[in-house]
Amino acid sequence: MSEPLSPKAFPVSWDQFHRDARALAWRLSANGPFDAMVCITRGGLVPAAIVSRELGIRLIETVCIASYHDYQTQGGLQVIKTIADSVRALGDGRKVLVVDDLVDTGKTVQVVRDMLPAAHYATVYAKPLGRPLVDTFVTEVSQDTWIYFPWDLGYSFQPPIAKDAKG
Ligand SMILES: O=P(O)(O)OC[C@H]1O[C@H](OP(=O)(O)OP(=O)(O)O)[C@H](O)[C@@H]1O
Ligand SMILES: Nc1nc2[nH]cnc2c(=O)[nH]1
Ligand SMILES: [Mg+2]
Repeated sequence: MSEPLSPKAFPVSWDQFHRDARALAWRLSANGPFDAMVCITRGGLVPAAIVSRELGIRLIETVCIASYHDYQTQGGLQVIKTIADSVRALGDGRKVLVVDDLVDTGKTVQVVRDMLPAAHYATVYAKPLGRPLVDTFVTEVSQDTWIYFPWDLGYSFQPPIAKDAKG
């Protein structure tokens, strides 16, 4: 792994992620009901499970997009799988909820918005550049922060904050 490009780290535990995703569901409960959910994989899979359980959404579709190929570096955005016609046929997306873990530059959400312009877009976390592209989110972090999700983390030794202290 190369050196982090974002100076600030925002690590998220499973417990915190569950609470934040549930808070997202509470906010979304005022915007529904939704006929279907579209989950932006892979990061959107975990909040999609939590939000769909809370809101009783059973029709769940994926749109598979990869854009961060190297650690913290956005490359060419690849749409690996688009949205099924059966979900597109639900109209222009007015009663469709699109979920992702976070919005950073907004490029990923913009690609999905071009497919379903009238859907409701929700992420758990948002950075300032991408924030205008989502309708609902829970927590904003600064643009120079990297969010570490629980599925990317493991337990490891933490050196003490003071340089001359021994752990
Ligand atoms: O707003 P943007 O700058 O476009 O970045 C946000 C996207 O980046 C991450 O996905 P990533 O491409 O890393 O793929 P993954 O979900 O499979 O981890 C994250 O899950 C969002 O989908
Ligand atoms: N895990 C993670 N993926 C991202 N993709 C774009 N921004 C981020 C971020 O802050 N954290
Ligand atoms: Mg993603």
